[in-house]
Amino acid sequence: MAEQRMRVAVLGGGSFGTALASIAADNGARVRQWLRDPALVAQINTQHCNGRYLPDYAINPAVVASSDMDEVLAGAELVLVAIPSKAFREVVRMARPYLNEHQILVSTTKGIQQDGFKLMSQILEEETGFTHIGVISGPNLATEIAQKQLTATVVASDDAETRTRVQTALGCDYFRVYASNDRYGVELGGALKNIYAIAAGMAAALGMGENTRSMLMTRALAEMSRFAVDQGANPMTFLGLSGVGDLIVTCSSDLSRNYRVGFALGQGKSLDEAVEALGQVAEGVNTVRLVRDKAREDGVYMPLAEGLYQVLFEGVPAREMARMLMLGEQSSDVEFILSRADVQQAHRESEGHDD
Ligand SMILES: NC(=O)c1ccc[n+]([C@@H]2O[C@H](COP(=O)([O-])OP(=O)(O)OC[C@H]3O[C@@H](n4cnc5c(N)ncnc54)[C@H](O)[C@@H]3O)[C@@H](O)[C@H]2O)c1
Ligand SMILES: O=P(O)(O)OC[C@H](O)CO
Repeated sequence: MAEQRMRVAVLGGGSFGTALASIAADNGARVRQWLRDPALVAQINTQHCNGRYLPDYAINPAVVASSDMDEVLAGAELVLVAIPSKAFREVVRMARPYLNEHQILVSTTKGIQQDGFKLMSQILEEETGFTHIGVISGPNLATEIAQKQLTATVVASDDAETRTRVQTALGCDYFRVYASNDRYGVELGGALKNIYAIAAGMAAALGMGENTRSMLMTRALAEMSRFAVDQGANPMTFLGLSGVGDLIVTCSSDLSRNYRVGFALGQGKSLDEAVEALGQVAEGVNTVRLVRDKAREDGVYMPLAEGLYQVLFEGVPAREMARMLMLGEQSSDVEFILSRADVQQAHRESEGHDD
């Protein structure tokens, strides 16, 4: 008997939703993609192209787009939600009447909801109460996936069926899917790295070099890990694709929207101008605000997030902020080996001896 094709629904008509829909179709799945814009629906169905978000990409012709949520979700076994964080809950609520508990729901969105500091898979859980919930996250620039550049991602869920089904649906010769059971850590890494990508873009525009980028990325990882520990997550997850992997790509490539926003800011554009020129979502702008507030609330030391916040929202010049960060407290390299507190204590003692 012929193997049954997996039925996949993708919610979202942006670059990542479009790339994922096409991967699943390349893999032989029956794919339906939901998006709001009827003109884009028609373009995907007739020209197999998403001219607004991925103009040079030939979408697998088996992908069928629609603005009818019922039609898209009917019979779907796997639902991938690729909607920016600001609209994520609203779209999940629209979808809710057409969802059932047997379906696997996966967030692909790297952002945080302001209200309650919720990650997107927590919203999926809250809105549905289902058990097959997961996330995918990793170094996944949609434009490179569209070029079929060899790429890897992570599916994270504490539900083995969710992990296995996503690996089967999306794993192919140009897209490799690794599994994790640390859903929170994987999702947190994807959201946090956007902050540092903005800083990296800004540093590049200011003419800072590779030493600077390397310092920024490594200290970003230290800061992300500190925050993860505070949130009760496992910092070891950040050693994987969804942590250090995504940090590397997003801090190094001008295909990253967050990096591009930072670059535009470094060139002297205002935040509004930079975001408007981008015309797509750069989740880091919102995330830096939320993470900085949360870090202050919880007393977590996050000088890079704090510094970027002040540059973005309080008008502190980026060069001045870089100087202040360089002259900040003497600290430890790997805090899991030598703690910050120990370094500070040693400085206090040394100052005491000098008296
Ligand atoms: N693009 C990438 O390279 C990439 C890679 C990995 C993860 N992601 C994540 O995927 C998420 C989605 O990003 P994207 O790149 O596809 O975004 P995008 O900016 O390319 O497109 C966003 C899509 O969401 C739709 N949308 C926005 N508000 C909506 C609403 N209220 N109702 C319905 N649709 C709405 C837009 O119309 C558009 O189709 C982001 O959070 C991003 O972090 C993106
Ligand atoms: O374009 P960005 O900055 O949203 O980054 C896209 C992906 O998250 C890279 O993994």
